[in-house]
Amino acid sequence: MLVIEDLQVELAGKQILKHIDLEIKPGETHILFGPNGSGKTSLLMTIMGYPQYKVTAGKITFKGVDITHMPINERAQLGIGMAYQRPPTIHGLKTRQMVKICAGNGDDVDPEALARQVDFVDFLDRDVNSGFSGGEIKRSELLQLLAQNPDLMLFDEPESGVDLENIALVGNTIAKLLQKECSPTDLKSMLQLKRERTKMGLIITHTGHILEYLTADKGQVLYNGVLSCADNPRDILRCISEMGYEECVRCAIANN
Ligand SMILES: Nc1ncnc2c1ncn2[C@@H]1O[C@H](COP(=O)(O)OP(=O)(O)OP(=O)(O)O)[C@@H](O)[C@H]1O
Repeated sequence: MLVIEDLQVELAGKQILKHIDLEIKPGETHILFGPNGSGKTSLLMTIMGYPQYKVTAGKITFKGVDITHMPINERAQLGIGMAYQRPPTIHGLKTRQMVKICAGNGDDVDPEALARQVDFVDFLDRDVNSGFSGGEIKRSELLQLLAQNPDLMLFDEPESGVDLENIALVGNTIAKLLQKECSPTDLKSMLQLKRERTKMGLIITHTGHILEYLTADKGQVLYNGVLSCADNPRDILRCISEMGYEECVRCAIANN
């Protein structure tokens, strides 16, 4: 479980996150909406542990461990992974090597088999993100998460820049990573499948396209660094589309 309590964060001397409380239980997927510059990426980067995001108050706990000041590599080892909005190009490191690093057990992983899942075999021998298109970067990020297989996955706008054909690939891969793709069988009910899920997800989206591929448990709006308006993500999306962010965070949904 991820628990964030009264978190305050500064970036370059400016307060960007204010009194954030958030709890993601095993098996849950949460959706994060919010206008440009409201602090969504900052929240994910803080959970991942980037030191430029300075925690000035509050606490982050994951699997019962206080990770508030834990370095990134230790958070990754504990089971947190992230698909970035704009990951850097890494010259001199092949995607194939990166997959092995993410898997943490170099020789056991089969990069081809994982890459096939996101139609990325042809990119394995290219430097990480070197000349990749926007959509290719998203698939590269998913490949790394498939290799790492973390327990908590943070996705920063996974559908942005992805074409209409690849959006299904991206959506279905995220659903699979989050154990959401299973359909009920004679042996297992929907409720049983839900109970057995352990993976946690936090997904930033502007369009909500990802909701066509997986069921999310909760949506929230981050506005001016403040989290508000926890509700069904589809209702939040409808509210934002019809009335805009400002009205939405006045909790129009709750009042209707
Ligand atoms: N290095 C930096 N120095 C100063 N301010 C920064 C820096 N990086 C980000 N910011 C500011 O922090 C604020 C929050 O940015 P963040 O990227 O978290 O927003 P976001 O909600 O993810 O936006 P978007 O939807 O556009 O991706 C913005 O006002 C941004 O300009």
